[in-house]
Amino acid sequence: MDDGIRLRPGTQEDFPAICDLLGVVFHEELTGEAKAAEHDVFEPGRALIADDAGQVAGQAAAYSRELTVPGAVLPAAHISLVGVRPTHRRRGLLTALMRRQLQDIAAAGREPLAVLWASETAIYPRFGYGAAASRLRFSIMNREVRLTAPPPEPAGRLRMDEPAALLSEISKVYDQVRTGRVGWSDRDDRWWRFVLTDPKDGRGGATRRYAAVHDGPGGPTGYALWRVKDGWSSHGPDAVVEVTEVVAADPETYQALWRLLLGIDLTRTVKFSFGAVDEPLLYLVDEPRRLGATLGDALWVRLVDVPAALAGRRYRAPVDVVLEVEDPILPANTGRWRLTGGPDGAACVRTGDPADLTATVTDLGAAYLGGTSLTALAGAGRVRLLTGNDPSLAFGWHRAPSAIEVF
Ligand SMILES: CC(=O)SCCNC(=O)CCNC(=O)[C@H](O)C(C)(C)COP(=O)(O)OP(=O)(O)OC[C@H]1O[C@@H](n2cnc3c(N)ncnc32)[C@H](O)[C@@H]1OP(=O)(O)O
Repeated sequence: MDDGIRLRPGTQEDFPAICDLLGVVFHEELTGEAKAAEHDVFEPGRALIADDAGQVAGQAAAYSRELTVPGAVLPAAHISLVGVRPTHRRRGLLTALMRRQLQDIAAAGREPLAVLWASETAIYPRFGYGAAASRLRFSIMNREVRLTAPPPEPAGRLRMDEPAALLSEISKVYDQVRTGRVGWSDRDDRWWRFVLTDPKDGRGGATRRYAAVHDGPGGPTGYALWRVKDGWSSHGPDAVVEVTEVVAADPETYQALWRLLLGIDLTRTVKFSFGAVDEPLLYLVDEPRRLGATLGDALWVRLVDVPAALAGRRYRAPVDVVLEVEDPILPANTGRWRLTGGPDGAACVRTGDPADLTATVTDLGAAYLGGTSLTALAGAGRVRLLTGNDPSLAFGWHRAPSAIEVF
């Protein structure tokens, strides 16, 4: 990195300059309601700034949130708003920011892992982030699919209202569900405002966001958020339903919400960008091909404290394995670790025993949430399985990790 540039923590006063930088690097000006929502969740002391004679030349932010991992909920630094000015690109600013940010997180000792969404898949592996959760984007021909499950008897009740008016029910259901869904983050009041903010110029020509809550006999059991983009063609109505969230505490609720979303009149397409790789919708319709699913990367995981992260999750099967890890940025992670545990808990300690497996911290991050198989990574030559003691089964989980929101 250039000599004249120094890294420093952000302050509240930096926020306008950070927004300006983000507008430049993401080619979209941050204004009005969206800017206010961003300000609400901004943690000045956790923003790291590359300062060039008073100008914000680059920055990387971190949010303090929890993440559900297999069998547990852990504090995780949620990394976002990363950018370097076009005038300063490819001079090592991002490298310096990423290194310092990881060192700071490790030194604080509170968060064993960091997570992010990547704008481009080539950027983050070099900093130890592995692609840990994928997503399915659906573009559904809703008139061409039928739900195979019959409506339940008695049916629950659906209530539609403004998202803000239903927030207490929505947030309650979300909290109940998210601790069992690997890859989901906690949401306090600020984050709910962030998620539900709905500026008119951010709707892409669609309606405001709608919400529906599903009530079972004991209270709310799920909700859906969506908007609709009107459209007409020579064949008649051609509107598109844009679903943002479907959260259900039980299968009946899930089916009822999708029955609602797929059946809205005057629509011919339903889009949903945050489907899990094992989204039950795939098994709920008679013509799954008409769901138009495409695969993409979602959450990237970086193990900041390897033993704490590995001991902090649970394992699908009993495991007793020695992992040899390489971490050029955080050398405290480098070395051999004995991981023992299973469905009820785990321990991870340094060992001198021979390794069963060697992996970079990037590949361990990819496998951490149970969505990327260590055996598959070995197939690509990235992980080396040295003995017959392969922990791939133990690292898996009963549901694929997923990511419900871009933070
Ligand atoms: C979590 C998030 O916020 S994701 C959003 C990330 N931000 C963006 O995509 C906004 C637009 N892009 C940018 O602002 C910048 O190009 C950044 C932040 C991606 C990179 O910043 P730079 O300071 O140019 O990166 P830096 O000089 O440290 O590059 C480090 C290495 O990464 C590589 N690299 C950097 N950006 C990219 C990229 N977009 N694609 C591929 N490789 C990249 C560089 O080539 C370099 O490799 P080398 O060491 O082998 O030469």
